[in-house]
Amino acid sequence: MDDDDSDFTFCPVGIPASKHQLEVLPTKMNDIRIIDGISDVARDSQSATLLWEREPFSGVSLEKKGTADPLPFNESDVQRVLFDKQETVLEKDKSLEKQDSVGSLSFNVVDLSTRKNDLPPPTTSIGSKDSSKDSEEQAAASTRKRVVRAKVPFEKGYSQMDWLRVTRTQHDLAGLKGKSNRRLISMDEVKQHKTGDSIWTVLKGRVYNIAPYMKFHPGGDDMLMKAAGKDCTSLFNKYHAWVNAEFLIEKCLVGVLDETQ
Ligand code: HEM
Repeated sequence: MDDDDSDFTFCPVGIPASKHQLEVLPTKMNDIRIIDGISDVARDSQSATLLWEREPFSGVSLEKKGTADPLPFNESDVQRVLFDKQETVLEKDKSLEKQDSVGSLSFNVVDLSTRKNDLPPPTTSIGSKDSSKDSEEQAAASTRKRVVRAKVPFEKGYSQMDWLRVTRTQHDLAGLKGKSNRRLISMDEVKQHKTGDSIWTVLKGRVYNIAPYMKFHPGGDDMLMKAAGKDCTSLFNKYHAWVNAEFLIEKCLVGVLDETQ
């Protein structure tokens, strides 16, 4: 059974572990950092999500699965692995990047050996000898359109911690005025609450008054206003399905959507 390669259940997985690799892995692990490939990661520290990093950077060793051949780049120069970043890596990066795949996982390996700064702003020199080419690239980088909208810097007093304090200290954020927050509410009624201190939205079958949360929303009040008087579940999931809204705005609960109407 162990020799049957066609049986995926018993396929060996993980890094091929030659003795040499096992010895170097702990030190090489210190030199890898992984960032997400969704936004303009290479240049935009605000929208970049650093998934994993170890300092200091000095090199990384990777081998292709199932072979003993190292990837075709200088081991000591590789500092960062970007997953699925083809469309957002800058031209400069592209000249430095190598692509490869391990099983179904494809990745780019970017040689950042000439850079001193991590996630530098677009104007930062990245060490090319050709300075005119550099400035062209910098101009291109500064006009590059952002793919994903970043979090809006919050005003003083409007962080998520401030919001949690508000939810603990202020009563009747939902504006219930004595009504139960378990009552059934029709979509027609939701549509009538779009302004002032009564802005209702439906999220996952529940009706919330999001007016008090407006200025605290990290995506901006303009984005949250798109939810006014509507079912915002799909918009919500589009931007941040991972956010625990049930917890964050539980004190804003007005009722339950009556889906029979
Ligand atoms: C209705 C309840 C909502 C709550 C409680 C909520 C909460 C949040 C939170 C906590 C973040 C920060 C996420 C993070 O740090 O990872 C965020 C960001 C954001 N939200 Fe919302 N949000 C809501 C609705 C919406 C809606 C309806 C939209 C779009 C129309 C939206 C668009 C965004 C955007 C664009 C960001 C910034 C990008 C990001 O962090 O991914 N949000 N929101």
